[in-house]
Amino acid sequence: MMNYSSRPPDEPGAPEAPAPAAPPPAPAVRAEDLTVVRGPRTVLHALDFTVPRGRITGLLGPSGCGKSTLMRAIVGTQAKVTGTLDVLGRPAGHPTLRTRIGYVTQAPSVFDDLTVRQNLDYFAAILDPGRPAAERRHENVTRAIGDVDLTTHADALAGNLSGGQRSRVSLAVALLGGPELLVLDEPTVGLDPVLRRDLWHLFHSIAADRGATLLVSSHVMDEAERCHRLLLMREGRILADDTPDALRTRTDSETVEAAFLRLVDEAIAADRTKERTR
Ligand SMILES: Nc1ncnc2c1ncn2[C@@H]1O[C@H](COP(=O)(O)OP(=O)(O)OP(=O)(O)O)[C@@H](O)[C@H]1O
Repeated sequence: MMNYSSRPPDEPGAPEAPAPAAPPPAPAVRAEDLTVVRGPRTVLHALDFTVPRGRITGLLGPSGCGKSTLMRAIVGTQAKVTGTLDVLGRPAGHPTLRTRIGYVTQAPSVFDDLTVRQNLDYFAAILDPGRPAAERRHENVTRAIGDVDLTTHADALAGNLSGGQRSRVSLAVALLGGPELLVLDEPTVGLDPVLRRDLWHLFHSIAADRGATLLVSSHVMDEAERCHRLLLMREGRILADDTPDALRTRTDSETVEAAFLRLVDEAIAADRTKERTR
């Protein structure tokens, strides 16, 4: 037997050496020096961060800070991206990632003249085409409709649904292929508090039951408390990358909102000092 260790072989009866710890799983998203230019402006400035697998990471920050741009870069639909951006172990935009990522944009992408089920049937046929897959498609569609709690509306025309119900149809479409990474751009915007709470329960069960990773953007700070981790953004930069608890403790704040405001004040003060010393 080959012995690759520089240690002498274990004596018979010697206590067993502990098994080497398994390496931590690679993050779902890893960005280094990630920069995005849109038109004449740099909208993301040399970002470094990771998104852990199997957790819900909230991407929070004021309107226009670059949340949607960052999400588009991660799902591979954003032009002029430089630096490193690996998603599920591949460079962002790699063709094999298409079926592994579910992406819901701010504008629900549903056909108003089709029913909920017909909308899902349509997208399921693109994802998993062919007659032999018909039964599997039917099961996946029924499950996705149930996941977003629209079973009783399965035969309603999408055009006759409320805004919140339409966003849930989009979410069901994103869930169809059982994605490893779900990227949801402001999924709760405009929803009433009960629906928002129900959706967050759904996000948690998707992460817990399927081990999926969720990246969820919001500009509503109270939603931050529902995330395992947070990326707080301001003006195209990451202000903080931490758990809600650690953020509150570190900034001696009662809420994530107060922590965010404190970090913004610190960033503004640091910018002023930099300008003065130039
Ligand atoms: N097509 C474009 N050309 C040039 N600049 C753009 C373009 N689209 C967006 N921007 C700019 O990029 C910046 C980031 O926009 P982005 O939509 O990513 O922000 P956001 O945080 O998602 O905002 P919101 O919460 O309002 O959706 C903004 O300052 C915006 O003005």
